[in-house]
Parts: sequence; structure tokens; C-alpha cells
Amino acid sequence: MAEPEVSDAEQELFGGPLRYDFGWSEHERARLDLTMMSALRSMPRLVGATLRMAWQADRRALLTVAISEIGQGVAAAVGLLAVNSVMHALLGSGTPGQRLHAVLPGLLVAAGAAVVNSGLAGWSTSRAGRLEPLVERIATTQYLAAAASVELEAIEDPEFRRLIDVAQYGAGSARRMIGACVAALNGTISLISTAGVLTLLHPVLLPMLILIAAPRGWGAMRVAQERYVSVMSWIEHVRASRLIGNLLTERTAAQEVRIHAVGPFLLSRYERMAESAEAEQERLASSKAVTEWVAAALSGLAMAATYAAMFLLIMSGHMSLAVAGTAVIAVRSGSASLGALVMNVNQLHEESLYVRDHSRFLDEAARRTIPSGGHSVPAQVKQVVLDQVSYRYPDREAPALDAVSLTLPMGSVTAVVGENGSGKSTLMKVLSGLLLPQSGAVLWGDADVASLDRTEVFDRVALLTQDFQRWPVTAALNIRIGRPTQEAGPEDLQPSVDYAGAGPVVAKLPDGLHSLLARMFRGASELSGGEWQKIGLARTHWRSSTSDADSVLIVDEPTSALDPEAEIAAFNRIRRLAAPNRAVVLVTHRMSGVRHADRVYVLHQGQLVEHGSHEELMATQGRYASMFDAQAAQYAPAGTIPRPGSPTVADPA
Ligand SMILES: Nc1ncnc2c1ncn2[C@@H]1O[C@H](COP(=O)(O)OP(=O)(O)OP(=O)(O)O)[C@@H](O)[C@H]1O
Repeated sequence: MAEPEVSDAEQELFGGPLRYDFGWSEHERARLDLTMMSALRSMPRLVGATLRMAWQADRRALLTVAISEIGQGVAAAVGLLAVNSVMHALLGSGTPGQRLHAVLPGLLVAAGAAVVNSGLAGWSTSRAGRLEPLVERIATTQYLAAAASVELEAIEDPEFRRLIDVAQYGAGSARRMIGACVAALNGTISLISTAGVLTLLHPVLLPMLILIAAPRGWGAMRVAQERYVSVMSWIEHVRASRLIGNLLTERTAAQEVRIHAVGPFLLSRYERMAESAEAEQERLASSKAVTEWVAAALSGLAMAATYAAMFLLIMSGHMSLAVAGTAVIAVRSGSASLGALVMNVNQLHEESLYVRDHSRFLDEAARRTIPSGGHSVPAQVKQVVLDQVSYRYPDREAPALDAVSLTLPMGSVTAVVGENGSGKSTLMKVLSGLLLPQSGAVLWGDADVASLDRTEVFDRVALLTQDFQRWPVTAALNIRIGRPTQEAGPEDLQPSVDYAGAGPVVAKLPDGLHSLLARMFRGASELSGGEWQKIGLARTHWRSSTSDADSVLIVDEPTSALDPEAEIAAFNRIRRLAAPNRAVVLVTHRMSGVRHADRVYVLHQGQLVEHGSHEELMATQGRYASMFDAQAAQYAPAGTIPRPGSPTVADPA
């Protein structure tokens, strides 16, 4: 299989072909396997898996489909036999009147069989139509439930992310497999019945039928295979074009697209990439035409040979004219059934690649699901302790946390500071139970998190991060979603709104707390970054205020988008959240917010290098003091701030 040529536009933009690190490429190994034999070999297993899902969805509908498909096969056979009796009567002896009279019963049976056949086909279609969405729903629900319940470590593992990505196509494929299964079953049954009737008429007719249908089957298989291979090898190219298209329409890129004239530049590259994709489509269409022409020619030859054989049989007295007439009809319908069957098996095979990914994902997700059960978290714990905790990300050499110990007493504010990449966010994930330490322990009172019911641990943690989720729902639900199981009206949420200083934000909204906060929907409102942070703070307050048990509140860079006044107010509010039953942990680069913490821990390359109160740490003149002084210097009176040195690289401007 030839790799698609890299267009000059791709070379210029991406330095070569853009290969997504996504699950589609998982099929690269499978595509060469898309042959007639492998399709047939995997049939029983695939059909079995899909039917099991359909059985789980609605067994009555499934039985109905099976019965009506078998019924159609029987009706088709009866119809053919009736046609045979009509032929015999027409071509038999007697006056024209007698022969017409003799034709009648056969005609009536053939008409009856046709009516029954179409009735059963309609019945089958309606029941299969019910099964399809049910199967898709089951597969989608399985997929979503599995994805939402795995450990965070799995979500952050690139291999698993690839699997999540590719498995999403499984549900749609499972749906389409129902239709393909029904069509394949229909094709098989009508083929069996036609083959049975043909064998009854004359034994030589069955091999002839196979000879007629085989080239068409080969043609269908070859066209499908070529199309599939083309789609798979061009998928990266298509995605690259789509990426450029998205960049041109995205809101975030809109300013540079206009001011830097990126628009016309990208558009011309888009057109050049589209041209090379069109050439591939043209090649595919020509190849399809040739394949179909060869298949039709071979099939025509086989058909001619069949008619010649029938002619010889009639002439030698081994076949009556009536049987020959029926055989012509049977051969035509049989070859159509066989051709369709090959296409359906082929489609089943294509879809099965995705269904297989779906089931591989479910197996892997089950292995990595957060375990349920465990001991209850004690209501009063006095403190949460990290004892010699180490954690290393699976794809990293160096540990993100290296033997870190710290104590978070209830009622206190603890700050964690450190340069970028020092391990602060990882520490918060371990503290909240999202990641389990590879060595050391997180203790709630005396109980190790590893032995506790993780759902209960999560219930005791509240999180306010810089990139907290901005849910595309109403303002009220954006606050209530801090504890979504708790029903609450606007008046219940008001204390949280007031606490966060979000009153003016809500007042500005067209419909108050009932306003929808999602720009992509008509009539919805959008908030600024700072306004969103106030909503986030209200959510945190709501979560904290709905539980009396000892808990931990993790606040990670909460004021990055706030103006100076709002920032001071926010730090004061966060301090107030440290209640007798709550330990607040603050992660921030804003040293002004840190100085009032009861205790400050300094992380450096995954290790705790200093800890103490602000005053103690300033006195030791270590890493903390230099970070604090560097920031304080920014606010020193003019003239005392060191001027930046002259640029080391000559600026041509
Ligand atoms: N999901 C991940 N997979 C692999 N490595 C990670 C992952 N998240 C973080 N790291 C690495 O772990 C180290 C600690 O990262 P972490 O995000 O905890 O630092 P941080 O102190 O929060 O940084 P910042 O101040 O920039 O937010 C870094 O070297 C980072 O590259």
C-alpha cells in the first residue's frame, strides 16, 4: 500500500505528514488483514458478540427479527417452487385453456409467498430499527461509564487516552453491525433456500450459481478493501486539512488571523492540501470502475456458460423447459443474494474493527477502575498527613514527588509554593486521593487512604483550581454542581454567591442565577475570566458548606484572573474557609497570598526543601525568601527596581 504523497503545504506547515497520536492508527495493523478469508473467519465471533448485546437490549425484538428473517427465506423458497409449478403448467400438455387453469394454483401460491415475504421484511425492519438505537445506547453507556470511573492515572496515560479516543467509534459501529447482521442473515437464508431449490431442480445448477456470483463478490470485496485502506492512509491528511479549517474559524485564533493576515495564508495551504486529497478520490473512483468492470465481465462469462450448459441439458433431454425457466429466475436471484452477502460480510468486518476496540477499551478500563469498597473515612480526623510520599508519572524517569512529608491540621491554612514543575499540582492530586502514592502514605487521622473507600475520600475533598470546569449550564447549577446531589434553589445558593463576592456578577446576568453560561448556545451569556473565578469560589463555598465532616479544601492558583482588589478579598475569603472541620491548602505563585498562611512548605524538584511560617522562612533567607523578595521588588518604589540589562541579541527593529 502506497503512503499518500506529502503535499508541499503539509511540508511547509507541519514539517512532513501530520500523524495524529490517536487511535485511528491502531487499525494500521488490521487493514492488511481485510481479506475475504479473514472476514469469513471472524464472522461467527463478531456476530455472536453483537447478538449478545442485542439480546441484552431487547430479546423479544431480536427473536422477532430472527423469526421473520427465517420466514422470508422459507417464503422465497416456496415462491420459487410455485414459479416452477407455473412453468410446468405453462409448458406442459393440454389446450391453452387447460394450461391456464393449471397455472392458477401456482400463481396464487407465488403471490401469497410474495405478500408474506414483504410483510415479514417490514416486520424485521421495524424490530431491527428498535434494536439498533438500544444497542448503540448500551455500548455508549458502557463506554462513558467506564471512562468516568477509571483512575486519573489511566486518564493521564497516553496509551489509555488513545484507547479512549478510538473506542468512541465502537458504539456507532455496534449499531451498524445490527443492520449488517440482519442483512447478512437475510442473504444467507435466501441463498440457502435458492441453493436448495436449484439443487432440487438440477444438481449442476448450484456450482453454476457460485461461478456467476463469485466475481461480483470478489469485486465488492476489493472495492471495499481499497476504500478502507485509502481512508486509513489518508486520515491524517484529512485531519490536517480539518485542523487548518478549524484554525480559520476558531474564536481564539480570530485576532491573529485578521491582524497578521494568517487567514489568506492558511486558506491557500488548505486549498493545496484539498487538491491532493481530490486526486486520491479520483484514483479510487477509477480503480473501482475497473474492478467492477472486470467483475461484471467475469460474471457475464459465467452466466453465458450457465445458459450454454442449460441449453445442452435441454437438448440432451436432461432438463425440461419448465425447470430451465425456473432455473433462470433462481440463478438471477441467487447471484444477487450471494453478491449482497459478500458485501455484508465485508461491512461486518469493517465495523468489527471498531467494535473490537470498544471491547478492548472496556477490558482495559475494568482493570484500571477506581476500586469500590474499603473502610469508611472517620468523621473526625484532626489532621491529614502525608508521610514520605513519592510519586513518579509512568512515562517519566524522575519522580514528581520524592519522599514528601507534611501535616495539615484541621482549622489551618497551609501554603505550598515552588517553581514551575516542582510538583505542587501532583502533590494536590495525591492529597485528594486522585493519585495513590507509589511509596509512603496519605493518612486521614490514623487511616491510610489506600485502605479507605475512595468515594468517601473524594466526598471529603473540595477543589478550586485555576482551570476549574466552566460547565455549560446555568449560573445556579454552576454553583450547585459543587455538590450536585444536594437539591438547592437560588435562596439556598445566595450565601455562597455573597461569600464569593459574585453578587454583582449575577446581578449583571439577564436572568440572574437562571442565566445560561455558555457562549455557544443562543441567548446564553459569557463571563470574563475573573467573573468565572468568583463563580468557582461560590461553588467551593457551596461544597464546603454542605458537609460537617472533617475535610480538606485545595485551592490551586485561585486568583490568577482577579484584579488586585478582588485578589486581596479572595485570599481573605479563602482564609475564612479554614473552619475547625476544614484544612485549607493553598497553592499559588502570588507570594502576597501566602504570607498569612499558618505554615508554608517549599517544593523544589519534587522534594520539600523548606517549611515554616512566613516569618521563619524569611529569617532563614533561603529559597522562599528569595522568591518573596523577587516579587516584592516588582512593587518597590520607582528607581529602586533594577533596570533590565541591555539585550544580548541585536534587535533589528
Ligand atoms: N500527567 C503527567 N504526566 C507526566 N508527567 C507529568 C504529568 N503532570 C506533571 N508531570 C511532570 O511532573 C513534574 C511536576 O509537575 P506538576 O504539575 O506537579 O508541577 P507544578 O509545581 O504544579 O507546576 P506549575 O507551577 O507549572 O503548575 C513536572 O516535571 C511535570 O512535567
